[in-house]
Amino acid sequence: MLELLRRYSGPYRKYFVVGPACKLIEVLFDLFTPLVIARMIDRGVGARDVHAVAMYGLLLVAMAALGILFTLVCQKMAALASQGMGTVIRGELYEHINELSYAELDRFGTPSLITRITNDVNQVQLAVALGVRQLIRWPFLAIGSMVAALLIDVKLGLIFLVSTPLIGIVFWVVMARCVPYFKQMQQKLDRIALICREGLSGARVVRAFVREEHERKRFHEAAADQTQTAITVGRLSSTLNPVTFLVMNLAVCAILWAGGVQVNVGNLSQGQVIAFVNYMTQTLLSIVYVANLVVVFTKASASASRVNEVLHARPSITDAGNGLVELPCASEAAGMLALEFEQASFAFGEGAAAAVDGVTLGLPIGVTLGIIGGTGSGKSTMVSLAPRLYDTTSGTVRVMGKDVRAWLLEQLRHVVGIVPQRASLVTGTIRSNLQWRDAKASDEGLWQALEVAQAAEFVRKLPQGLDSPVEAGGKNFSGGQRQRLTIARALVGNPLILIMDDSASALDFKTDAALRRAVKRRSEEGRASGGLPLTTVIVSQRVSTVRGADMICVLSHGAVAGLGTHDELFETCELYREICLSQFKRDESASVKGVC
Ligand SMILES: Nc1ncnc2c1ncn2[C@@H]1O[C@H](COP(=O)(O)OP(=O)(O)OP(=O)(O)O)[C@@H](O)[C@H]1O
Repeated sequence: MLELLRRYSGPYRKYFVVGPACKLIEVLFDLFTPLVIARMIDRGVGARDVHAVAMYGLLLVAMAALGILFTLVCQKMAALASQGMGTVIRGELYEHINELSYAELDRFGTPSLITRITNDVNQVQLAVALGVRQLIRWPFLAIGSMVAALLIDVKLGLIFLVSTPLIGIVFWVVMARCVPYFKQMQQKLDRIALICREGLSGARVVRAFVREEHERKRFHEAAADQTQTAITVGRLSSTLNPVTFLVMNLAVCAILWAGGVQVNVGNLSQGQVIAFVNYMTQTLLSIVYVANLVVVFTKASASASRVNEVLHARPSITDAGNGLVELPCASEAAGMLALEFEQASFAFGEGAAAAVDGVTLGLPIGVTLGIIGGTGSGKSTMVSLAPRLYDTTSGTVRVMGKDVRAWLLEQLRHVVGIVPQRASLVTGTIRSNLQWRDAKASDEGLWQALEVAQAAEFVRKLPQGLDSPVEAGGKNFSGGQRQRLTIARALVGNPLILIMDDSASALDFKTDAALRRAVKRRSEEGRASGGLPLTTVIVSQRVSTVRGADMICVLSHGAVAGLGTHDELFETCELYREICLSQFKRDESASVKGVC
């Protein structure tokens, strides 16, 4: 918490000074109030002096009015400081998360990041607001009331000296037991967020598989778990108020009894005893509020450490010290490799099995590579090494002959256009989604990309064309339309390598074939215009999608099980033949080789 304050309170320091200063003035009024009431009783009520009663009454009203005024100023300072700091922290967190590599994002998980950026920052905001408003008030009021009471009568003050530590001990015992639960509550909130996210984003699948009851049960279990922890904390902390008030009321009784004796012998006036009771109540109530502040700050501290954990995470993939890579011109391109894997391996975390295992292959510029393999064979992981979404754990990946670690990330990701397996669009328009890779792309460039991606026809039919709205996640488009828009997006800005990670799975065979033809045409046009031809990597589980590729890589458990053309692999690679036979009828299989 202190670290967040140190880093982000800079522009709001004046509010942290003016706010508590106003509160301090209000506390002074609170401290003088029992004294004024005592005077009113002794000099007004006791002496039957109506004028004195009215005077002291007016003084009390004036003090209350001024107190409210200073409180309002303090409230405003607290709101400005807490909202301002919260906004800055949220902005920093969001920016920082965007800089993190896939490895760190995997480690935290999206639901946890969302909870940290929303709920955890809210807890910090609340603590800042209460800090400005209350942090000075209650301790100052407690000590001030204690001093004022002791000034009235030291002997009665002994009651203070017994009751105050007693309340302190009760709080210490209860809080020590509550604190561990606060962290647990945040973690359980993360789990609820995860279930909500999965259940809501996959609502259609849940319904299609009639999994509503299962999802409901999962949610209720997680919610019940969180509720149980909240109830445990609630039960523990609910003992605080009754115990505190019991101690406080016993102390008041003791003061009234001992004070009554003192009044009878003429050592104290009635007004002084009333003032003493007021100070006693103020002190003990202040301790209750201080304890509540401790609860808020403990929660905020747990949240702040979760926020700091993200802010401290350093992206494992950086391009510090790298310069612009000079791209080859067309005359140098002959025989040059656009993409090269040399004994490239990658594992998700230490001790995990290799998702990519010693892959070695070279892809000349302008060539099309198909990657095929069973589910979980490492296809997506392998291609994500090219734009450096992950770094190899051993071995090297080169793009245009240069180790990907030596590229500027922006340039590398401009050269390598990747269409992820999951077609994801964001709220905006078709145009704003297509311009991700090149914010200045002209309409002509966008339409060209849409033509290649087989999306131009349906976009043209939309009344607003490129300006048609895209709803969250692109949910106003079909799966196939979304896929085609994401392919078009990857083509905008003219990448030299296009990677399509199973991104045509929702397309019918005819559109899929037309897409591959259009991509090939684009590559040839690139060559004909004197530039570099497009190099393409097509990841698919369908033989029909990859069989026309110049080279096919068959992956099994992250390793290359076969590399060659369709015909070569059909002859030599057992796994490839099995995949082919499983996708074509047995009597067709004889012709599979011929057809391709
Ligand atoms: N973020 C991740 N964290 C941990 N393990 C992962 C992660 N992503 C993938 N894996 C694991 O790595 C292996 C390869 O996964 P990958 O997604 O690359 O396979 P794939 O061949 O693309 O599968 P599919 O055809 O189903 O998309 C799998 O065993 C998978 O469980």
